[in-house]
Amino acid sequence: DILSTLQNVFGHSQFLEGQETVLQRVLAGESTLFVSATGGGKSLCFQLPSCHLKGSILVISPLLSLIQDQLEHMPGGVAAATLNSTQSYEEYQRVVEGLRAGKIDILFIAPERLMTDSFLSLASFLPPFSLACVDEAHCLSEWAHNFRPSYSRLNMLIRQHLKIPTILALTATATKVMERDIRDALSIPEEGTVRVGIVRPNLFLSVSREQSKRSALVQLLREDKCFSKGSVIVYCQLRSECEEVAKLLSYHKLSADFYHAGRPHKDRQRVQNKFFDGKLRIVVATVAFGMGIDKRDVQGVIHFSCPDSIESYVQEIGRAGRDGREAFCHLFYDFDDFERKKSYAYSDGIERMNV
Ligand SMILES: Nc1ncnc2c1ncn2[C@@H]1O[C@H](COP(=O)(O)OP(=O)(O)OP(=O)(O)O)[C@@H](O)[C@H]1O
Repeated sequence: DILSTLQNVFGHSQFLEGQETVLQRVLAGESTLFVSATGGGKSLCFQLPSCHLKGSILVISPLLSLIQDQLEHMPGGVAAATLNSTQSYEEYQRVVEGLRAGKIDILFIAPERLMTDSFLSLASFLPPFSLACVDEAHCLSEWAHNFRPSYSRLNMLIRQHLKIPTILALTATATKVMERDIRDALSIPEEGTVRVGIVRPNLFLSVSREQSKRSALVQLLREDKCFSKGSVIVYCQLRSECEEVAKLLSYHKLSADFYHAGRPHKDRQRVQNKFFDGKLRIVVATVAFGMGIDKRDVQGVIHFSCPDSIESYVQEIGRAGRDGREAFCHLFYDFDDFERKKSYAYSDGIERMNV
């Protein structure tokens, strides 16, 4: 049964909230949406079925870095692989052979790759997949109409072309509207949603309204007992703001650097590595620093600017306290910033920022 698989293969004594319900549904062939906090143990919900289902599991994941992270953290006993455009021909062939021989339990793939003719024709020569899992499923709702239209075809391809009967969608971030979008996009029935607390109980949240956010931030990072030690991410809206704030913090002798998508890759990598190794205490970043970054001992997340939406806020504070220890999240409330975001939110008809 699944409890003994959990204990013997994965080495955990009991299920985390929601996992057992999700697993029972998935193993019974019922499509499911699982909404749970970052670090809530969602990956287990596609890993464990690989020990019970006949046929490989297909996991669709939006970022190569996330896929890499998943592969690195795969428990022993579960054979996982990926197909992507950076692979050598030999590597690709090895994975294809593994799939043909039924030796790969989980195949990770980016949605764009799944939609290529080459993958779809390859799939018709492979043994059938038993389950499709759409990881970070909020992207379906957020990106479907923007720059990744490929998401809207996913359902049809999974069900009709690949003939996979069961879909598991995973996300840490979903409002009711987003939940419905995801369910509609993947034909998951309403009763197929399993939702557990999306903000982990070890996170302590605070908000303040300041005369000067800059000096308040410096003070928080230098003197406050929650933020003056340990790794901290400071989220800013603009790239220029990240640079300016990092400079300010360095001026005040704080160990800080900035990260945003406009910085050269090697500099971003350097900042990320130093932060991971504990050689850099504070990263001042745009939301580009987030998905796929799994540093377990981040002790604080500070929103210097207003997040884009409630979902983004929940996602971003989820970077803190992944090791289960107490962690702190502070938001600097700025009336104008909030009003602006609110008007965007309502103008595109999406349920956001009800503040
Ligand atoms: N039943 C369990 N008991 C104890 N630990 C567990 C259990 N299930 C999963 N974990 C652990 O919890 C940690 C977080 O799990 P996981 O990475 O799957 O979270 P997640 O929900 O996928 O997070 P994210 O939203 O960031 O992708 C991992 O170290 C995993 O080994």
